[in-house]
Amino acid sequence: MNVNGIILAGGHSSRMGRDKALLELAGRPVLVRLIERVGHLIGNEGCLAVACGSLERAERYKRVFLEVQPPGVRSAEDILWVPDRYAGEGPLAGLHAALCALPEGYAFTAACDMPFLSASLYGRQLAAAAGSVADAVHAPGQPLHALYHSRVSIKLAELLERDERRFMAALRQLRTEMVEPCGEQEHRAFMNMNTPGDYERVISELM
Ligand SMILES: Nc1nc2c(ncn2[C@@H]2O[C@H](COP(=O)(O)OP(=O)(O)OP(=O)(O)O)[C@@H](O)[C@H]2O)c(=O)[nH]1
Repeated sequence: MNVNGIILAGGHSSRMGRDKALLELAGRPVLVRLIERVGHLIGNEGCLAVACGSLERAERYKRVFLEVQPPGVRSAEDILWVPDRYAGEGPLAGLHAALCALPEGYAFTAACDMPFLSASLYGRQLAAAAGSVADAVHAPGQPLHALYHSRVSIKLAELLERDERRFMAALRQLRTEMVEPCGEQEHRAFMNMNTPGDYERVISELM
């Protein structure tokens, strides 16, 4: 099955106090690391979108990516740097914008503040999506590191029009398949960085 990729990166990072997408992990901005990893999971057939929030941010992130341009990773021109259509409305608006920009089908959706992806969990999520009619495949209580079908964009627009911004509330309105993470490595995929303390913890995980 052909799968596209989304990285949500348009947040305010107010709890962190600086842009989470540009935090350095192992010498590289976390956004670049995720572009590489999501790109690797979805393979060359999949399209990759970075939901940047605004056009200004889209240009900044593209510049950062061009400065690093890791070898063996798709080029900046092959990535969709997408601004939100519902500006300032949170991650659901980022998902909406990216799903509207990508070709039809499932999109694996990651966040720039969740640096540890799990290939095994992704593989099981993909298996659950194959041949199913699910709009979304996710872990219990976890809306990200999940698959969303492009048809969801219509429902998301309706919700955003009604000022519903809560990810879990949106999931309750969709047909979903649940995949339980198993083992330490799969659970680690949900470790996220909201505060400077979280960032320190992620760095120590990498050592
Ligand atoms: N495209 C887009 N992404 C967003 C938006 N808000 C949050 N995100 C992304 O969604 C993920 C989760 O974000 P949160 O931690 O809920 O919010 P945040 O704004 O990044 O951080 P805080 O300001 O501390 O709440 C991160 O990857 C954010 O970059 C938005 O309005 N648009």
